[in-house]
Amino acid sequence: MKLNFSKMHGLGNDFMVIDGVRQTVALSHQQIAQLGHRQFGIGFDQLLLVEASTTPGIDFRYRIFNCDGSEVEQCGNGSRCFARFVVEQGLTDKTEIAVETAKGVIYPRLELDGNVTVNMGTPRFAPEDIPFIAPNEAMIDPLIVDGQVYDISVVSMGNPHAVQVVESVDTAPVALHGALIENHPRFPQKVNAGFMQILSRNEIRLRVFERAAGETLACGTGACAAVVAGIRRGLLDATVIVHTRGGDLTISWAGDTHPVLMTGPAVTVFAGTIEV
Ligand SMILES: N[C@H](CCC[C@H](N)C(=O)O)C(=O)O
Repeated sequence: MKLNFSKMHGLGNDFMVIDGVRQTVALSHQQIAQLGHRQFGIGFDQLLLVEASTTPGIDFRYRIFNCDGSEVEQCGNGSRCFARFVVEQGLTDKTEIAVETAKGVIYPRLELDGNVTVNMGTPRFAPEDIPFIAPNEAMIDPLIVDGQVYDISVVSMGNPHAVQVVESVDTAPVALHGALIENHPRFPQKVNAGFMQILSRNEIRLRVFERAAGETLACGTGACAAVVAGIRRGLLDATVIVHTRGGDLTISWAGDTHPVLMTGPAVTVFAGTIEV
């Protein structure tokens, strides 16, 4: 099967983006993992598959696969690249689109300054929505990791996140504890582990050890989850600049059932064709 694709990134979180509207795409999880391999394949954090939607009022379907081949519910940096891709490829002439994902509809909008703003939907906190094994919903939950107790906040942006506040993201044990949190038995479907350093009520630094992908240079849903967790803890105001290792995102949330808004870049690195 010959596949045309684009290699893209959102702040260094990189993707293989495939048009599944004008191409017939049938990839096994194993084939996706092979494509995702940094040496033996194309190499990416996630593969994004663009599909047509038959749902009235919805423009596209958005399927997301981690580099190990596992399919997941949401990808924030990927949603910005998705929007740029469908416009660049001539799949739509709209600049604001409705995209259905495994967990709800998101609304990316291409801005005149080249950035992309995405309505990422409403965050969820109930243990069953994460999923997280806990007696009840709590803003902060003590998670025992490597014999230490970490105060985490669990947030679903469609995909699961466990966020903690650290003194410094430079010295936080992201690799070691990120992997232990990702695979902690209280997260039946594993989890993305966020390490947030508060600089002010409107500015944080963030590193995320992503489920299945390890630490990435940026994580869009992780940035959303971190800001939501910080606002709920009374540490952040409604609009926050999130400094990731790959660059900056602007995240806004008015609380309660309001959606989380994320603004940032989306870059096409190259287009290619591959025989799978
Ligand atoms: N690793 C994540 C999916 C990608 C999320 C991230 N790349 C983003 O920008 O939100 C998960 O397994 O839930």
